[in-house]
Amino acid sequence: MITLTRTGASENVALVTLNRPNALNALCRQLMQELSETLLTVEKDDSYRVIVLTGSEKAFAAGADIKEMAKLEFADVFQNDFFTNWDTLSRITKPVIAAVNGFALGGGTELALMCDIVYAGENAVFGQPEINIGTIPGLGGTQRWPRFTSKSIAMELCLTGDKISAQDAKEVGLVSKVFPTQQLVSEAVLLADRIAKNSPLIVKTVKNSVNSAYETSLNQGLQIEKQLFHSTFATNDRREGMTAFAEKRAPKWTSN
Ligand SMILES: C/C=C/C(=O)SCCNC(=O)CCNC(=O)[C@H](O)C(C)(C)COP(=O)(O)OP(=O)(O)OC[C@H]1O[C@@H](n2cnc3c(N)ncnc32)[C@H](O)[C@@H]1OP(=O)(O)O
Repeated sequence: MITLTRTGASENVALVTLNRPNALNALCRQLMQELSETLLTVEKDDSYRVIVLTGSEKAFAAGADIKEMAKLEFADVFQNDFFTNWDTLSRITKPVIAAVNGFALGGGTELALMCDIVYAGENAVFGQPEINIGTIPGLGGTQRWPRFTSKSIAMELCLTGDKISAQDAKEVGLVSKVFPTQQLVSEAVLLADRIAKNSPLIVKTVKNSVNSAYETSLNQGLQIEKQLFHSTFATNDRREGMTAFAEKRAPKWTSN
């Protein structure tokens, strides 16, 4: 249900594709287990620098598998901590770009919210329709929407289940760029290539620092940023980057 393809100009981009076409990539337990394992494989493999997560042109993911969930009782989901490991994506330290075409509903939108950068195809549709089936978002929708956009947007989406277009998602700040559907994945890989050219060590530090903005007060976040900035001065890559600039040559990163 998941395919992993090595791609990019330097073959260091992991293209991870959700591939369950008969159910519009609905997130069943097996798919999420495979996704988690694939992401952890890529995370551990230094030959991959950046991850692009995508689905099909029709669906990024139509949400958690409703037919699978329909049979469950409170005791099943509570005692087995349903959704354990479904948020592996949010713990990956390499940059993750979501390339979203088609339906990204419920858990599909929530997967996109866990990514670092979201690119969307013109046909993308986002939303949190859980309320229509008598439940609420459970993979971060009620928490990440207000942090990444606003309370009003979060409330409106989660209370109505309304769907929004790629362009609307860009206007509210979920999506950074919108592309024609068929160009989307190649544009996401081009972006991944640009990120992959930088020092992996410093890329990881940037991701760490930006993410701390969502976990801390402004003053704590500024303190973390300053400490991380100082820490780059303990790296060869910082020395190499500044030396290469002064010597008018391209830097050679060693990631130490
Ligand atoms: C914590 C997270 C919670 C959640 O994520 S809850 C789930 C939130 N998601 C939703 O509520 C969306 C459910 N799906 C839909 O509303 C519709 O689908 C769409 C609007 C996305 C697409 O409609 P159309 O183009 O008419 O396709 P189709 O015939 O409905 O779907 C094709 C096959 O895919 C299955 N499917 C779609 N979404 C799900 C899903 N979320 N869980 C399980 N199956 C799904 C259908 O049932 C059907 O299958 P078959 O051909 O066997 O009838």
